[in-house]
Amino acid sequence: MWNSSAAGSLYISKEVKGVVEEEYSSRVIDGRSLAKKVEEEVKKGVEALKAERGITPGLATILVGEDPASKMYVRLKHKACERTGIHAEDHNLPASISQEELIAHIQQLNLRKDIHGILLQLPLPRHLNDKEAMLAIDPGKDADGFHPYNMGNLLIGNEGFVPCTPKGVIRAMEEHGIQIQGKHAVVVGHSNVVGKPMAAMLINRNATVSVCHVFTQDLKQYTLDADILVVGTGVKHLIKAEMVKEGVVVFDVGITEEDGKVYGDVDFENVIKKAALITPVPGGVGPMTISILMQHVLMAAKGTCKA
Ligand SMILES: Nc1nc(=O)c2c([nH]1)NC[C@@H]1CN(c3ccc(C(=O)N[C@@H](CCC(=O)O)C(=O)O)cc3)C=[N+]21
Repeated sequence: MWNSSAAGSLYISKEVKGVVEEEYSSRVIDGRSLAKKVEEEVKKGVEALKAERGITPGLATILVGEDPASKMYVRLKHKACERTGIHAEDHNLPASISQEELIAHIQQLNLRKDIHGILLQLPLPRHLNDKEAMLAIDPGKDADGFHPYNMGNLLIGNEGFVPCTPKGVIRAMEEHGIQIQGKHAVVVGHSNVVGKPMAAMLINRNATVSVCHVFTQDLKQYTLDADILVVGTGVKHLIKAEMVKEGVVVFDVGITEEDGKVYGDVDFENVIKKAALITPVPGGVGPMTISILMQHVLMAAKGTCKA
């Protein structure tokens, strides 16, 4: 069982570069292999559900418009469905669609018996109201966990359908035996999809939680004290080595695309020298997010997560 209080001793002096790099590699949380493990579990569950009850879990993704990044993310989700045996439908709606048409489309999917999960890819084109659209999704089919009903449940400690990214972070912590209770967890970013639900999940597990964001006066003051640091801001390399303490556990949720390369919110190469464990970008939290989504579609199909 790994425990962050003992982690300082893991620091290795920078004598022989090759050796150091090899030592550092054990600090990397491999999101791809964790995601594979989750997907294996889902695949087994899907097979059992098919065999025992004749139900094939179904996910409908709704993509409004043609944004290339959104298309890529939707494609990743469809590929994961293929790997796990989940039926996936791609509902690509024109960018010109009206709010009423979008809601009517969602309501059609709510009625379908063969569709258990509905995912409305964000962001939506500017003329559409995402909060109102999300409210139209049947909370029992809310694989993303963004519906206010599910968000409210999360806040009161009933974690059913919860946002996939922070859930993936929690799963990674569990897999690595990271103690949460009593630790100082610092969340940087207060978005509805990452920061706020992440903070709620950490509070539910009895961490002492600080939530920092763009208006925080002295970010470093908080990050330096973090035992667990979760960063989701979309600011490339916001977190530098001098902003963290020895033995910190770091989850980098940021994605910045620049010149065809993907960067996280953490200066990985330098922060790893002080971290006990750290997620890379890519290959960290991203794949975990998608595997949790698959888990949610299975839960929805089983009806184990009644909303
Ligand atoms: N309703 C909704 N639900 C979402 O879950 C949702 C969304 N909207 N809008 C956009 C964000 C973004 N997102 C990602 C998921 C996986 C990776 C992922 O697996 N990335 C790979 C690499 C991909 C690459 O190479 O760029 C990785 O990090 O290793 C990335 C991004 C889900 N999102």
